[in-house]
Amino acid sequence: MASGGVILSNSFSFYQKRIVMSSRMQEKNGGASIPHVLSVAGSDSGAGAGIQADLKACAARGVYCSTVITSVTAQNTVGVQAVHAVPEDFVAQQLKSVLSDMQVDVVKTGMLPSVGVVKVLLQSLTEFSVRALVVDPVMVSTSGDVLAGPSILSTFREELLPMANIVTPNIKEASALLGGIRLETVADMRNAAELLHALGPRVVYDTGFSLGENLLQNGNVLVKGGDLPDSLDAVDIFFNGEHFYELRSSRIKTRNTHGTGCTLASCIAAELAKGSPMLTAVRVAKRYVETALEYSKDILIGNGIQGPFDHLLRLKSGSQSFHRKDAFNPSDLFLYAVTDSGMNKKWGRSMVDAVAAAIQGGATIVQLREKDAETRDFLETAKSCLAVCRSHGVPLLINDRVDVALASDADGVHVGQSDMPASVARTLLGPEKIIGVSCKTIEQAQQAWIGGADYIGSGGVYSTNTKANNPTIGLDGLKTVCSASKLPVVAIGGINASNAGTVIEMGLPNLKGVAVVSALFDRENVLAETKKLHALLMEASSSKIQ
Ligand SMILES: Nc1ncnc2c1ncn2[C@@H]1O[C@H](COP(=O)(O)OP(=O)(O)O)[C@@H](O)[C@H]1O
Ligand SMILES: Cc1ncc(COP(=O)(O)O)c(N)n1
Ligand SMILES: [Mg+2]
Repeated sequence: MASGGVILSNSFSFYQKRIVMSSRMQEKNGGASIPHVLSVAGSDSGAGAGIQADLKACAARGVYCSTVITSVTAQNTVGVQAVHAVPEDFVAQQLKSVLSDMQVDVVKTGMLPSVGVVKVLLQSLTEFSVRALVVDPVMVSTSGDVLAGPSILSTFREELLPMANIVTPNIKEASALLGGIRLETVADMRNAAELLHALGPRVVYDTGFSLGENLLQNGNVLVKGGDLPDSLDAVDIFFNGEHFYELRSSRIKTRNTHGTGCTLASCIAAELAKGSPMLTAVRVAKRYVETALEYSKDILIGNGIQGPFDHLLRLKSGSQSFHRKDAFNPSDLFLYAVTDSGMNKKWGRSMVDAVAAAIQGGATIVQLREKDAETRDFLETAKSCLAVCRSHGVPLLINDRVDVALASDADGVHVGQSDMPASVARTLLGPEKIIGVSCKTIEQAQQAWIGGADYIGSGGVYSTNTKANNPTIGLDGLKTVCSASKLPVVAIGGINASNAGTVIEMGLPNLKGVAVVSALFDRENVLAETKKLHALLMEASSSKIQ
C-alpha cells in the first residue's frame, strides 16, 4: 500500500502513524493483508437485507466482512414486525473492538437508527483511519416500514454525507434527503444526483492514495432506480461531480428484490477494498446484483410480497447439492466405466445409450472421456449422461475438463498428471465434488492426497491401445502405489474379463475396483459385457487374498 493513504477531508483526522504501525504488524505476523469491509448496519432476521446481506455479498465477492450491529429487526418477507435499537454506547464498543484490532479498508453503512449512532460512528472514524466510506442512507424498507425516522435527515445531510466517498440513496431516500422533491423520471434522478453532490459527499484523497489517482475526488453519488415507476430497465444514475453515467441493466421480473440496495452498497465497498476505482466498483456491483437476481428469480422463500435472493448463486433447486445423496463413497470405484466416443460410434450407439447400458449392467461410477469433442458437444453429452446417471444414483465424472464439469454440474473430474493439479481443481470445484488423479508413483499418490483428491487411478496395469505412449506399471507397480496411498485406488489399463479377477484377488490394500474402457465399450453388447464383468468382480472379491 502506498505509504499514507492520507485523506484531506473537512473534519476527518487520520492517523498516518497507525497505518504504518498496522502494516508493520502485518509484516511481523507474515500474513498478507486481506481486503476488509466493515458493515455498520441493522440485522434482518429474514436475512435478505441488512447485515446478513452485507456478509453474503462480501463473501460472494471474496472480501472479509466484519460487522457492527446498530439495530436488531424482527423482519421477514411480509415486512418489519419490530425494531430493537442497540444502545449507542454498545455500538461504540463494537466499533472500537473491530477498528482497534483489524485493518479495515472500507466502512459501509446501512441502517443507522438514531442521530446518536451516526455521531458515534463519525467519532470512531476520526480515531481510526479507513480508506473509504460508503453510505447507503437506509430510511424506509421496501415494505414501507420506517428504519430511520425524519429526525435523522439533517444529521445525514450535514454530518454523514460530507464524509462519504459515495452515497447510494434509492428514489425515496434521495427525495427525503432533498426535502421531499418529486422523483419520477431519469431526468429527475440526474437532478437529484447533482443536488445531493452539492450537499457532499466531498472527501478528497491525495494522489498517492492506493485506490488510484484522482479516482475518488469530490465524492460520488449513485441514485438507484430500482423503484422507478414504469421503467423497463433498472436505471441508476452515477454522478462524480463532473460527469453523469446512466447505468442500465435489464429489469429482472422477480419478487426477490429484498436487500438489493444493501447488497449493491456492500459490493461497491468490497470492490473498493480490493482496490478498484469508484466507477468500476459501481459497475461491477450493479452487474453482480443483476446476475444474482436473474439466478434467483424463481426461488421461493417466505410467503410475503418481497423475497430474498441468493447471493452465492447456489440455492436453485436442481443444483447438485440438492440431489447428490451423500459424499464420495470409495465403494463406487468397484466397476468404473470410462467412455470412449470412437468405440461407441463404431458400434453405432450414442454415448447416452452406452452409459445407460453400462449402468444397467452394474457400473458403479462413470467417467466421460472425450479427447476430441468440441466443447459445446462435450457439454451437451455431459448433461444428457448426467440425467441418466442421476436417475440411477451413479456419480458421473468428467475427464480432464474442469470447465465442463462445472458447467454441467457433473459430480467431479478425473485429471491426469499433465492436467490441472488436484489442488487447483478442488479450489474451482469446491468441497463436494469428486476429484480423481492418475498416479503411477508413490510421490504422485502423495501429491494427489495433499492436493485434496478423493481417489487415485493407478496404471496402466496392462498394456492398452486406448492410451498412446503410456508405460505400464504392471501388478507390481500397482501394488507399490496401493500400499503407499492414503486414498482409495482404482486399477486401470488393459483390464478386462480375462484379467480383472487376478487384479482383485491380489487383495491389495486400498484397491477398491477396476476401471475399464474397451472391455465394456469396444463390444457389441455393453449391457451383457458389463453384467459379465460385474459378476466376475463379485466372485473375485469374495475370494481375494485377505
Ligand atoms: N428487478 C430488478 N432487476 C434488476 N436490477 C434491479 C431490480 N430491482 C433493483 N435493481 C437494482 O438493484 C440496485 C438496488 O436498487 P433499489 O432497489 O432501487 O435500492 P433499495 O433496495 O435501496 O431500495 C440498483 O442497482 C437497481 O438498479
Ligand atoms: C436491517 C435492514 N436494513 C436495511 C433494509 C433495507 O432493505 P430493503 O430496502 O431491501 O427493504 C432492511 N429492510 N432491513
Ligand atoms: Mg430495493
